[in-house]
Amino acid sequence: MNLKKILIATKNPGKAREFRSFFEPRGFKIITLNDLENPPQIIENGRSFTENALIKANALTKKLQTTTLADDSGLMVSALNGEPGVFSARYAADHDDAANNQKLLNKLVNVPNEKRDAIFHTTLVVTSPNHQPLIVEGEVKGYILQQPAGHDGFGYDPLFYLPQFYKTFAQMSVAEKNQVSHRGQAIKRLAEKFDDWWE
Ligand SMILES: O=P(O)(O)OP(=O)(O)OP(=O)(O)OC[C@H]1O[C@@H](n2cnc3c(O)ncnc32)[C@H](O)[C@@H]1O
Ligand SMILES: [Mg+2]
Repeated sequence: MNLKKILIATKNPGKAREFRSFFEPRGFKIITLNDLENPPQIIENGRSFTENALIKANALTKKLQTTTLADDSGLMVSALNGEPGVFSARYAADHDDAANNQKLLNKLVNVPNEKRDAIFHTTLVVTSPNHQPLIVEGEVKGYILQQPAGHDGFGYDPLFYLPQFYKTFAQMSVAEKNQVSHRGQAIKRLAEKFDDWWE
C-alpha cells in the first residue's frame, strides 16, 4: 500500500469513486486496473466473495510484487435464495447493469414489498508479497424496489432501497452511500486493522 498510494484490483469506476471518496481526503492516491498499461487478465471463477477477492488481489501482487486491495461484492435477495450472489456481475449478461437489473425485477415480479429484502455484501482483501492476506467484510440490509429510482451510483444501486433513509443508493451522494453501505463498512474495518496487519 506504499504509504500514500493504494493499488486496487478493480476495473469498476463506480467502486473506484467510492474508494477515492474515502481515501483521498486522508491523503492517499487511488490507482486501479484502468490506470495500468498491461493489466493482468483476471478470471473471477471463485465460489465465494472471498475466493474472488483473493484471485483479484493475488493477480496484481504476483505481477507487480506490490501490495494490492481487491473488492468482491454482490447482492443476495432472500426471495431468490441468495441470488444473484457471486454471479451479480453476470446475472443476465456480463457487466450489463440494465439487463441485470431487469432480470432481477422480472424474477421478483410477484413478490410483495415486505418480502423483497436483500443484503449487499462486500469482501475486501489486501495482499502483499510478504504478508498473509488481510480480509474484511461489510454488509447492509435493504429492499429491492419495483422500479429503479435515482441516477447516481452504479450496478444495482437504483433498485436497492434503504427504508431508514427513504432513498435508494442511486439517490445518495458517494459520501452518503459510504456512510452506510456494505463497501463503506468494509473500508472502515480495513482502515482500523491495516496498521496492525502491516507491522
Ligand atoms: O473489476 P471488479 O472489481 O471485479 O468490478 P465488478 O463490477 O466486476 O464487481 P464484482 O466482481 O464485485 O461484481 C459485483 C457486481 O455487483 C455490482 N455491485 C457491486 N457493488 C455495488 C454497489 O455498491 N452498488 C450496486 N451494485 C454493485 C457490480 O456492478 C457488479 O455487477
Ligand atoms: Mg468482477
